Amino acid sequence: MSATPDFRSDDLIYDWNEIGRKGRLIPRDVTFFDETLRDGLQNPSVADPNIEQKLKLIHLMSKIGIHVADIGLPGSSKRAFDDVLRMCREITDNRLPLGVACAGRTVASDITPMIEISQRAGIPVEVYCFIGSSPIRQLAEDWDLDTIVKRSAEAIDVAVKAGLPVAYVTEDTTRSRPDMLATLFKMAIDHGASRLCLCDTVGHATPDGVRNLISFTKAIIAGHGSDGKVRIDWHGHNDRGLALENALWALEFGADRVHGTALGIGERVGNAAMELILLNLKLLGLLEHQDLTHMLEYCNTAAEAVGWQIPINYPLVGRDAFRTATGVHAAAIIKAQGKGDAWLADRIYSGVPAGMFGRKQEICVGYMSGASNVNFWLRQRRIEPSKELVEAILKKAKGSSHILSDEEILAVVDEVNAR
Ligand SMILES: CC(=O)SCCNC(=O)CCNC(=O)[C@H](O)C(C)(C)COP(=O)(O)OP(=O)(O)OC[C@H]1O[C@@H](n2cnc3c(N)ncnc32)[C@H](O)[C@@H]1OP(=O)(O)O
Repeated sequence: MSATPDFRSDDLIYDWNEIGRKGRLIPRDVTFFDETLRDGLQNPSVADPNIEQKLKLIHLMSKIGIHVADIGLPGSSKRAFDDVLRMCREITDNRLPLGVACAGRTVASDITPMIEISQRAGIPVEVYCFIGSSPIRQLAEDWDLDTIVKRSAEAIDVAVKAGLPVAYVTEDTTRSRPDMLATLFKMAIDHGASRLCLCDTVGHATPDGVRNLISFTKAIIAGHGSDGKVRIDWHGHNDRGLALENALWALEFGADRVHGTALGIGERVGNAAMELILLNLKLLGLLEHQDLTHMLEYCNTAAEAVGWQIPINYPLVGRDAFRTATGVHAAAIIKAQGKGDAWLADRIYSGVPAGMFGRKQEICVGYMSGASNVNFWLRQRRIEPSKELVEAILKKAKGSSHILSDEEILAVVDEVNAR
């Protein structure tokens, strides 16, 4: 028998991720902004959730420690108005630790409903007022810069006069010209916006683009004497498959608030997935106050609310995120569990420890399995793993083209017992 190597716990996982990392630049007061109930619902394949489902999501967001939820465009319809008002009341009635934001065009008719809701529910709704800022949007809409500036300034004034915090949202920021953005940002700051929301509306940005845009915006804010007073939001889309990466880099590069949605649902192919933003920050040791054991329920609730299935191979919340049938993997996990070392068992074949997120490692039996899987499966059900039984189940598994169901294994157990 060989001796067990004497590893200190620090030596067990050598972390190449930390070498040359830019540093822990993410500020402590970063906030997470949940767009599930606004941008998430703009996806054409989602069913509009009923109000009970929306309320459940609101509660889950606050349990997780998400800071603010964008809960819709109350100016877009009576139903939208009623739902937003109901959600705001839920938050105030239950004193949920969740801020509220709403989106609207830079027109008074989109902003006054937010003011009314804010007054009726007794909650300061953050006004996210948006306008297309890129040349391509200007061309489509026949808007010149003066028009955009005038509309934006008037809209910000309406919200600021009502005492509401304003985030000025330059749609399509990542394809907008710097001279134009500089004019718009300065105007927004002058009119009292407390946030500039940088939008990768069409999923155009790469991490380099994120860095360039954020450093440009920070310079404008500082040059305008508003350092520390005006904050930066990052809102990204996943058209290039980079939404998650861009969101994480946005935080490293100095965004104060990052937007995401449950399962990344949203316009077209969606937004950055909130659960994956939080998962990654947690694993980088950068989250202190969020409780990610609610993530599975949050994602399941969102999926059910919009009528989607979570892909089985989805990180963290997919059915197979912590499930293996593979003999070599299962044997190692089982050995670690046999040593009574839950920490080890949860990391030996998982880059994401299941226990940290309220999940468990699962071992099943299939054509890629070995005796370890079968032994484990039987012991878990307090069935004596005799040599004959293990061999019979393994034979069945090897001849099968799928993972054996509990019923199939139990049928073999009955058959062997009857011999
Ligand atoms: C940031 C984003 O994701 S943008 C997407 C926002 N979400 C949504 O659009 C979903 C909800 N939207 C709706 O219910 C409807 O589009 C409404 C109620 C907002 C508007 O409906 P309608 O008045 O029928 O306009 P429609 O949807 O056809 O077109 C949008 C109009 O908004 C205008 N618009 C867009 N942004 C702005 C702006 N910032 N300021 C002024 N007008 C704007 C467009 O120019 C267009 O005007 P037009 O009809 O005069 O050409």
